Amino acid sequence: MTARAPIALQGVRKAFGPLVAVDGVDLTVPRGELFGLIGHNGAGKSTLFRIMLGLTPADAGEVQVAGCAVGSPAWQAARARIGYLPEQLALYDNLNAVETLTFFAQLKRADASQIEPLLARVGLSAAAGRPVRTYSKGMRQRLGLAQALLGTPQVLFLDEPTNGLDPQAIREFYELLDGLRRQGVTVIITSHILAELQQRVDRLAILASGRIVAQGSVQELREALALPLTVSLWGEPSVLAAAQTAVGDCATAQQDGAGLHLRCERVHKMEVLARLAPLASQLADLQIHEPSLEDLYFGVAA
Ligand SMILES: Nc1ncnc2c1ncn2[C@@H]1O[C@H](COP(=O)(O)OP(=O)(O)OP(=O)(O)O)[C@@H](O)[C@H]1O
Repeated sequence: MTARAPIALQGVRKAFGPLVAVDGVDLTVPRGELFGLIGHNGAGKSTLFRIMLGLTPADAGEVQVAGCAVGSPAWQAARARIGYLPEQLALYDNLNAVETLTFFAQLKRADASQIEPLLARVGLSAAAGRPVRTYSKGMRQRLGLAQALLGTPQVLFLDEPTNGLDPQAIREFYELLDGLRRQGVTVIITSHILAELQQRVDRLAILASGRIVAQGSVQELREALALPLTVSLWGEPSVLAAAQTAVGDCATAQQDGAGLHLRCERVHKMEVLARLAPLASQLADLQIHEPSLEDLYFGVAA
């Protein structure tokens, strides 16, 4: 276990009666990483979050967050270095953004002078005086993020933070996270929107029935799981026929109205491309479809 990593878990277990919700989890997340945690409903994600936040005690294992063992005498002070955006943050509709953050700053014993810069950072300065009930879903989430950033945390836990946000708001949300990562903040995020995480996380873990069944970058998981990929070609029927003959038994071919789709094992990828190379100038287009995070997820967690 890397003692200095902002998040370091070893052998973490939690049962509720006969149900083992978290079953021997080892996890290390280095400083400045955006780490995704995905898994089916009931996989244990929220329980693991609650354990890392010190809200639910683990039955066994070691849990270190922000340089401190969770639940140790120093833990209370370490909590100030941690930010948390729960899936459903309760906001008081009649308070405006400044009043909301003032309230949370008091709870967190954070400096109130942070409030205005934080509102500017999440793009809410202009709306800061309006009651929260007039806010859109995206504005509420940005206020939630500002709340999580009070106290300048080193580690940020975000539980489905982009749920219900439109594409523009999602993009802005991740731009904000990028800025935080560049400052060394470690972010751990859960989401059921796998396409969104695929493009953004540095690494991720797939949790199934309380166990981590795969862990790494999307590319590492692709290589480890060795799922087939697809090379799609478009061109004249005679050229597509020649392509199918050229790849031979390196790939299985499927033709639709628009093109030819060659499914091949990862180890055959370069061989397939080499065999297609002589036809390159005659093809209208070629695309390589790597397994998506969703494919990887179903490859290990289904
Ligand atoms: N306080 C509790 N008492 C009893 N069982 C619980 C408790 N909290 C969680 N569980 C059970 O532990 C398992 C893991 O739940 P958890 O909420 O951690 O899953 P999750 O991955 O966050 O699911 P979701 O994606 O639906 O939010 C589930 O079977 C759940 O019913």
